[in-house]
Amino acid sequence: MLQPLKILFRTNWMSRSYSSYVSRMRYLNRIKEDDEVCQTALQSGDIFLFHKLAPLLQQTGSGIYQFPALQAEDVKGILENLGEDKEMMKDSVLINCTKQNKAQFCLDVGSIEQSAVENLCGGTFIDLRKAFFLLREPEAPLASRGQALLRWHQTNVFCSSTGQPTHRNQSGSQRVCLSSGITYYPKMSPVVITLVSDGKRCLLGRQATFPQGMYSALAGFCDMGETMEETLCREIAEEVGLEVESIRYSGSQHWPFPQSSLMVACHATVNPDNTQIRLDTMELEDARWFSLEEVQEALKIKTPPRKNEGQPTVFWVPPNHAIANRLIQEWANQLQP
Ligand SMILES: NC(=O)c1ccc[n+]([C@@H]2O[C@H](COP(=O)([O-])OP(=O)(O)OC[C@H]3O[C@@H](n4cnc5c(N)ncnc54)[C@H](O)[C@@H]3O)[C@@H](O)[C@H]2O)c1
Ligand SMILES: [Mg+2]
Repeated sequence: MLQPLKILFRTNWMSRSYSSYVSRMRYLNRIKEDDEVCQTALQSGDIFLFHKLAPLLQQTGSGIYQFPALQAEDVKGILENLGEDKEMMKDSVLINCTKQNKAQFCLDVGSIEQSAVENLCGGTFIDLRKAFFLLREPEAPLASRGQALLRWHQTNVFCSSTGQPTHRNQSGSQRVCLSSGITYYPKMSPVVITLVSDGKRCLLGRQATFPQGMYSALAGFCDMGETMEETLCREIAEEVGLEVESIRYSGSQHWPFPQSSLMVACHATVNPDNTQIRLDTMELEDARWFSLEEVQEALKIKTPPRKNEGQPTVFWVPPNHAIANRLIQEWANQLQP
């Protein structure tokens, strides 16, 4: 009797008149939590391929890079064609669900010869640090989320308490250690990124590792037990020796580099009578106040400027894929007359 009830439950909640977004989120959650629902969804899902964490990209005739969704049947065909076990499909990890309620999975085929897969798929596996900036929304964040989940599974194979192997559920939304009973969930590290303004200028900094001439909003990881506000105030005090007076939330972003961070972006102001930067040279190579005009010029630069010998270094800001660019753009927009 249990089975019909379970089937009734599944079809019943999907047929109720929820908004399409609500029904999609509820379906996605069912796939995440119910191995059988996930296995069924995997049969007809979209599969995004990776090779050792590099996403497969295809280039259109006009040179546009795409992150192709392959059909599960086609991926099974590719595996068979290459003499691989179709069971590898079960290593797929759930990423999301399309507006048409189609489940989306990522699968790392790193154990197979890369060029053999590329030839069959008509694409190229490209390191995410490059692929992220070749793709457009919503493919770039989808590729980031896929890579972050695959990386998490590859780096959480053993229980940190017992050293025993952990076991994943079908969707890959968790791993569990059967001897300690600990359940592990994919994690992002919270980071606060802040655009500081004194009302007329904005403060940007650069680390030695940044590309030449690039300045960005100040960022810092949350320490254990801190609120976002405490992290923001601490990081600004640490990095440039200033005290924040007001904070305004702007938005957030998953940032896959170097590990998965959740970027929480805020605007902050400091007292215009106390804007003397006292740089922490351990953290930053430089930090400066920039005028609206300088920022407007920098926002026009869409690709990293070439360094010409004898020419002054050109000031530029992160590309619009990075939430730092959004903060800088918001500041400039609110200031321009
Ligand atoms: N998307 C964007 O627009 C954007 C812009 C700037 C920085 N970022 C990202 O923000 C992150 C933080 O920037 P930052 O380097 O200035 O941080 P930060 O100012 O906190 O300094 C880095 C230090 O934080 C510590 N740390 C490293 N990883 C940590 C973790 N997971 N949890 C806690 N502490 C950790 C280390 O001691 C490291 O030296 C970086 O990953 C950077 O890539 C993103
Ligand atoms: Mg920092």
